[in-house]
Amino acid sequence: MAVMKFGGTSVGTAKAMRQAISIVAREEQKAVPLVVLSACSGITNKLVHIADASGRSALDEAMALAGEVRSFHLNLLDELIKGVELKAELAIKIEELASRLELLIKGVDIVGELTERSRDMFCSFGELFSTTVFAAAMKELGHKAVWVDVRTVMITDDNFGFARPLQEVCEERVGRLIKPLLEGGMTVVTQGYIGSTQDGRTTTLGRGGSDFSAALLGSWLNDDAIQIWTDVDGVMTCDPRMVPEARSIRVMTFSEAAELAYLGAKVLHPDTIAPAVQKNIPVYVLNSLHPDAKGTIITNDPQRLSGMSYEGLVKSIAVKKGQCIINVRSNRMFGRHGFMNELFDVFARYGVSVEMIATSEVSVSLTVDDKCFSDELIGALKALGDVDIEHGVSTISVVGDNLRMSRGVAGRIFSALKDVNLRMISQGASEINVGFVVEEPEVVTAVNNLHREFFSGPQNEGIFETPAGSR
Ligand SMILES: Nc1ncnc2c1ncn2[C@@H]1O[C@H](COP(=O)(O)OP(=O)(O)O)[C@@H](O)[C@H]1O
Ligand SMILES: N[C@@H](CC(=O)OP(=O)(O)O)C(=O)O
Repeated sequence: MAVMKFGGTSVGTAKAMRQAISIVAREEQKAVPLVVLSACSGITNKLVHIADASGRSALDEAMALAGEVRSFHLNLLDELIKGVELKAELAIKIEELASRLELLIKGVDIVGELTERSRDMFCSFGELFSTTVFAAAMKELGHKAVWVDVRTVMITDDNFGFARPLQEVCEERVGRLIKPLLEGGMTVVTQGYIGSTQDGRTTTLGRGGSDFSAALLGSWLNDDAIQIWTDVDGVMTCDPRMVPEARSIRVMTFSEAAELAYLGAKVLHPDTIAPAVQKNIPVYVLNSLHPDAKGTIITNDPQRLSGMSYEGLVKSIAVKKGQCIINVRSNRMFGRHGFMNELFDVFARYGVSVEMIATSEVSVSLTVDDKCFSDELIGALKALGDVDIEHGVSTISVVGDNLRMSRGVAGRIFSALKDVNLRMISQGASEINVGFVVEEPEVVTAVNNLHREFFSGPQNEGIFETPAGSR
């Protein structure tokens, strides 16, 4: 059995939904799948705007955006569903969801305050809309499909905006409510990203969380595979929007994939991997536009699958834009213990996570997301030493298992970057990444130079492939 997750881009239009349904139909020939969907692309962003507008009592703006969400889904069903009766029935369901959204807007507007709890409620509508339309389209095409509200099984803590599942409760519910449907031959269509507290409050798992939902559900069902269907040929050697020659990575380890996700490769949610690793379930990242392309297999044992050696091979380059460097310089560091503790305590107090770090005897350089930067944070750091800040930088990470042990990789990296002004260099503790910081205008050059060095030509054919769309 497999869990099939379709991202926003794979269900964003009637054409994309039809394509996704045909991919599900192929899987149904083998075994009944559990289908996990994201909201149609762009809808969650719109819901975030609606939430913000409601919170600042911009009622007209929020209602206008909600109107757009309603018409988008009404148009979608109109294009997708043929039968007049089913169309009318589904239109009523869409109207009901849209009315609930409007009610929420009015409620928040009256209170004049947007809590994290209400924000999650807003954000949950995208997946409710997309799955409602998708399940109906599947039924019309003759599939034995059933819509399930994932909030009956994805039971989470009340950390709204970043909720985490209560494993045992979820596992029991999945066994009781979803397994029998699948065993009875019904394809289950449900929502990624959202969940519910035990007392029925809607939660979300964090932006991009549908991958995580799919991996969790797959692990609770002891599935053979987790399929992440997206709009590119799997995990690639770099974001194809930045490097048009990016190649598809045929196989990679769980740790490489996790590292890439944390370091900025948007194709996977960082937490996706954990539930799959625990149960050793392979994750397939596949292209819904080219379903026959091989995509990427993420597994604990890539060597067995490819028959190729993996030692010290650079697999991919990840980029995180919108970062800033904070340099803290202090003579108090010299020969004194406890300084680092004080420094990290400041970041912990302000809830800011540090991405990269490089130290010397008298100074520490760190990178943080520019959005987390605040004058209060800098004020607290100034109590420890001289502080200077560089905004508008990006981190670039070269990722691959056992990179540290491999001869020549560092030399190749530095020669590829010889014309780029490196603001900071850092080697990840995990031995699988080497990171740099460059000024934003130099990112594209730096990344393309690195890519040319490690991935151009026929290097390691079999592990890297030319994407189906550009053959
Ligand atoms: N290393 C990478 N490999 C593949 N895609 C990447 C990588 N880094 C960034 N991306 C981007 O991630 C996008 C897919 O993620 P996302 O838009 O969240 O898809 P979905 O809607 O399917 O969840 C791709 O279109 C691609 O531009
Ligand atoms: N719709 C949610 C969850 C998600 O995972 O979306 P996608 O699979 O399209 O990245 C979001 O936009 O955050």
